[in-house]
Amino acid sequence: MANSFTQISFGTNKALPQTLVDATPVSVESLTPEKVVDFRLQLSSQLQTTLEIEQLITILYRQLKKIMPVSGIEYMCEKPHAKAIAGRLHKHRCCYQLSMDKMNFGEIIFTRNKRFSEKELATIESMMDLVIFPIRNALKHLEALACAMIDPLTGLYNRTAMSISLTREIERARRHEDQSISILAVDIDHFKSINDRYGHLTGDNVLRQVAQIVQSSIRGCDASFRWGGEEFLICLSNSNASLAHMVAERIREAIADSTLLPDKERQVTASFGIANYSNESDWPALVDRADKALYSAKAQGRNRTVTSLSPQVNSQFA
Ligand SMILES: Nc1nc2c(ncn2[C@@H]2O[C@H](COP(=O)(O)OP(=O)(O)OP(=O)(O)O)[C@@H](O)[C@H]2O)c(=O)[nH]1
Repeated sequence: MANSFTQISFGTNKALPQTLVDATPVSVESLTPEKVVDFRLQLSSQLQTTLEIEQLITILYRQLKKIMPVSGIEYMCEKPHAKAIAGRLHKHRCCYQLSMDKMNFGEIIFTRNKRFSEKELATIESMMDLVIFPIRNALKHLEALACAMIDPLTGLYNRTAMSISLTREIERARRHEDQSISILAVDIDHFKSINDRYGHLTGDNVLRQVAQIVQSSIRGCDASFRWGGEEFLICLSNSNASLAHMVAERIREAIADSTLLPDKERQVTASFGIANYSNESDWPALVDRADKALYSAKAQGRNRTVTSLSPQVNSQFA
């Protein structure tokens, strides 16, 4: 197993906010070998108490401050995305790239307002082997949590994520009158016949492509979910009836204009049902209205958008 802790910069002149001067800890120069062993044991057992990156960095910061002055620790990882800061960032930095078995586990930065001595650097570096395993485990935990929320076929959020997200959105809409939401229920038309004619793999491919169109047609603050087989839900934040209708039509046209099947002459279309928030007490009531509007769009001939104006579906577009 090849651990590597590449120190990638030290004592840079990069200006970082200068604020805090930490309480004076024991000098690392005066640490006896016994105290170092004791410190490592303590750090190691503390780091085993959590799988949360933020808590790990806070523990590391608190423990390290016991043996040397450090004003802050910053940790970041690109994939899976993770970021944590403990304390305050300062001008002088000592950075390590954490990797093991050719896998990258992010970058950790120790900062303070004066340079680290050689002895301090050696001490920090010697701690990295205690830090890398808990960080690796925390990243795996983070990935597992993310997987539990993602539909593996389309990469969209799944129903679990949907329930969490819509509960929050409904709560926000209820509290802030100016932050209404819209739900778009989207269902691919005659999807069974696509499966029957081209096979399930092609059907899966159509689902993926439609999901991509949906995802690329909404803003960063909106969210899309795979609701069931060939049905998707979109939640538009800070939305109203005309915005929701415009977004639905844009996606509907993008799907109809795309070549999604091997038979390039054959069009894939989808139907849309919209429900705008109207004092519903919970998200299933709102989704139910969107679903009824979708049912109406199907009944009216498909490849169209129908908006439910609370409480009944009584308005039709397209
Ligand atoms: N390929 C594939 N097919 C799926 C998946 N999930 C559900 N389906 C299929 O989606 C089809 C849905 O068919 P129906 O509910 O009859 O709906 P439809 O044919 O789209 O008809 P309308 O909705 O009325 O336009 C079924 O044949 C399911 O087997 C999936 O993950 N992959």
